[in-house]
Amino acid sequence: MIWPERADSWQYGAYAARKAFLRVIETISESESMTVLCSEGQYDNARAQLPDRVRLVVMETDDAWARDVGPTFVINGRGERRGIDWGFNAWGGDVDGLYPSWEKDNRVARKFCDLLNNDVYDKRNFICEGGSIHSDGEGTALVTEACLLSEGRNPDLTKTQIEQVLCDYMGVSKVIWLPRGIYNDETNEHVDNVCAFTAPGEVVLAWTDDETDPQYALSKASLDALEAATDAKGRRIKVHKLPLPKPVTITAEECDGLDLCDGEPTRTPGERLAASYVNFYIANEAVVMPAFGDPMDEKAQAILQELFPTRKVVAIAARDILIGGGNIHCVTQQIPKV
Ligand SMILES: NCCCCCC(N)=O
Repeated sequence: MIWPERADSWQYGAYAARKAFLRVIETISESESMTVLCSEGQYDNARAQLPDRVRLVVMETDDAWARDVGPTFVINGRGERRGIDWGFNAWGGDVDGLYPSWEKDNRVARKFCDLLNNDVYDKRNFICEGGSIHSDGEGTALVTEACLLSEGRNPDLTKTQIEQVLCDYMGVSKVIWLPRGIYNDETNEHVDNVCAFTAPGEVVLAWTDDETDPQYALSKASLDALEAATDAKGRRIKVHKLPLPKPVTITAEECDGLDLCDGEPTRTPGERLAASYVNFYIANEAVVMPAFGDPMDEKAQAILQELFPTRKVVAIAARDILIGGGNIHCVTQQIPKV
């Protein structure tokens, strides 16, 4: 994970965000070894707050989205771990990117692989974030058209060519394309916020029964795509609906705590944030899910606990991560053990 610091992502000096990050780190590091990256200026502060069991390394980044700027780890045919070093352009670059410069972020994957003494698969000529791809570990990838076909990613490639890159680098033979993600998700609707594998052939899909909610049409389109799909093993996809919280909107006070980005406010009061329980991290002995102080929190946790019977599902108050524009899956990155 990456220690949050960016003043136009994390309100009021990132203090509340750090508390949420710390709860995520404490939970995950109970069953996994963890590395946290931070700036030189935050080293003493982060070291003092992090559990001793967590490794802390100074590495300059533009923000704290380890899922998107870190390497996507794969195990190749020889059982060797490799990190895919995708191109990163702040979720859309000069078309609709979310910050004006991303050079530090674009070096994180390679630098982190150096730290692990891991070779990389260099694919920096293809823009892709880890939050925009999911894999079932058995040859099937899951993505959204809204993100991977967006103008700011790889406009010179066709859908077929994009799919081929995913097959070549992720080692998959089937890509399931969902049309859309979560309403107003500023990443161009990353798949990790709307749908995730809970097992090969099974997914959770963010869902609302409220047909007046703009999310309904988006989730229904993805449900239809999933019900028409088969995975790499020829299985039909079992879909578990994971209810969404009531719409989460940012307050004027929270907006006041954010710096401008390139002279512009990053949030406006009343803006709907892309809250979803699907944005969870699967650890060795836990599933770490976001909670929003919503009556639906408990039902979502119960659904995930039933789907992950061998892990403890831990809900962590995540509004302060959501204000940054993502959630727990977005700020984590698994490193398979070899
Ligand atoms: N403000 C930047 C938001 C980035 C969210 C990242 C993600 N994987 O959802």
